[in-house]
Amino acid sequence: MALLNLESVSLTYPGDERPAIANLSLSINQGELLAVVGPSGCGKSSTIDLLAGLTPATSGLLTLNDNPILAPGPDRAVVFQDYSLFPWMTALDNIIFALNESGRVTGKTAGEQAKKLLAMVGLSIYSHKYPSELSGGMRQRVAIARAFALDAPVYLMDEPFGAVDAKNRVSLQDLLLKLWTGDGDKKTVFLVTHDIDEALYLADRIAVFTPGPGRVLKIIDVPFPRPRRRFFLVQDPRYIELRNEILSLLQKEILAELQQVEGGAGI
Ligand SMILES: Nc1ncnc2c1ncn2[C@@H]1O[C@H](COP(=O)(O)OP(=O)(O)OP(=O)(O)O)[C@@H](O)[C@H]1O
Repeated sequence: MALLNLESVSLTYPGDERPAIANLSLSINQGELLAVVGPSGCGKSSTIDLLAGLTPATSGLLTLNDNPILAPGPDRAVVFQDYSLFPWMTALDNIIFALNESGRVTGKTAGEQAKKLLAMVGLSIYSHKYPSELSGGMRQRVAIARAFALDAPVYLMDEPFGAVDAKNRVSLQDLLLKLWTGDGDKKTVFLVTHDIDEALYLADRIAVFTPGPGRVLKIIDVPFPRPRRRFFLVQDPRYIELRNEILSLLQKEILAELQQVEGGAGI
């Protein structure tokens, strides 16, 4: 069942002639992990802002559970690339703060749950450290633990692992899968990424966006059963085929865009 829905959504920023997003239609099912890939500037982050209710659409309709999205709400948690932790709070206090914000737990229980979440992300012994005393990968772990402390039904993630190195990225991807599945109902995740392998490893479906103005060029069903094993996945002929398909879609679109903008010069 579609939980999030975008229907013919367009967005033109004030003062711009060209829309950032034009006629974007897309549905995201309850419990689905949908990845979005597309050329730089195609409107992926803008789509997150729209879904988060941070930016109003110029036209079209966005709904969550059939209710129009008009403002931010506790039913949607947003995770950005740049950690967004409170620098004046320790790792543990950042998570306790989120738990208190969620209104689900307070006091001693919040402290215990925060410790559990920090343990889940492998940072128990760093609980007393401030963000500036943690590595980039660690900060992003805390940011993800904090986001999942909110226990929102929907997670909007904008390049959440973009700023971490390859090794940390791999373990953060597995962490995301663990938190996504959770104990009860699966979360619904809208994940923007530049990394095709990340999309193929994590997603149920991949939406490939056109260059700006953004809209869906193609939706790709990712057929691999879970749990997925990277080692075997990358050797699967279907994986190689899908990877090539996405790459060639992106390349074709970027070349077409360049030809339009540059009049084809140099291509
Ligand atoms: N706050 C803003 N005000 C005005 N224009 C904006 C704003 N945010 C984005 N844009 C414009 O909207 C278009 C889409 O930008 P957006 O950041 O959504 O793309 P993106 O696909 O996320 O790019 P990237 O992959 O490089 O992060 C760009 O032309 C950008 O200049």
